[in-house]
Amino acid sequence: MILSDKDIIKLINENKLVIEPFNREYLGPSSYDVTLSDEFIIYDDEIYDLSKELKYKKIKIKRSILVCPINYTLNKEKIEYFKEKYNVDYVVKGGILGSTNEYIELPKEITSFYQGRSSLGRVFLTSHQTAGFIDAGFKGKITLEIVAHDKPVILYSGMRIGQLIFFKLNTPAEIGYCEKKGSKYAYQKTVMPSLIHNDFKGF
Ligand SMILES: Nc1ccn([C@H]2C[C@H](O)[C@@H](COP(=O)(O)OP(=O)(O)OP(=O)(O)O)O2)c(=O)n1
Ligand SMILES: [Mg+2]
Repeated sequence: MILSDKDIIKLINENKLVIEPFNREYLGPSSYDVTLSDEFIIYDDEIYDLSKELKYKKIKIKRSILVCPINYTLNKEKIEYFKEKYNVDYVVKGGILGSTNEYIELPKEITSFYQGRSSLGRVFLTSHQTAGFIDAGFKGKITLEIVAHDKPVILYSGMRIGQLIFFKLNTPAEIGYCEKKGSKYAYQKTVMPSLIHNDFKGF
């Protein structure tokens, strides 16, 4: 069962569901819009060797970042040209990780799906790839997997980037995500890289 705006407000008022910061204007009929933070991760590796800890750099923007499609050739001149012409703090290409500003806490009877917004789909910008599902009992911010599929897109920190849809489980989970041993992203307070290498311990 998908939660309506009334259900979401009731759970928040009962301190069962946490969305911080919460802005009433971002509440839809059956969803809540979440905003883009100013921190991003760009991987430094040549390939993704999932059995090893991935190298990455974390960047923080003042206001905006230009995300170019994976097939763009970005050199120093092009980056300076884009920075100058579009007044952006940073220019990247390919996949980058971002985060919501919002910190959420789901009770064990609620799961959520993160979905991009239609207005961003219409400029071919995706903000999650395969991962949209938020486990019951998850507490933390949501890491986003951002790709521009057509033209470069300027993203602004603080903009509404996606939405959370909440579902009520038939029965509450026995063990919530943050209680489950080995949960990698419990209580994440910023953008987090893939920690899949932890799955390979003892492989
Ligand atoms: N775009 C997304 C999707 C999910 N999550 C968070 C909320 C989920 O409850 C948690 C775990 O998601 P998955 O179970 O899909 O990820 P893994 O299975 O890789 O991690 P784990 O081994 O911790 O379960 O990650 C996130 O930050 N950003
Ligand atoms: Mg998992």
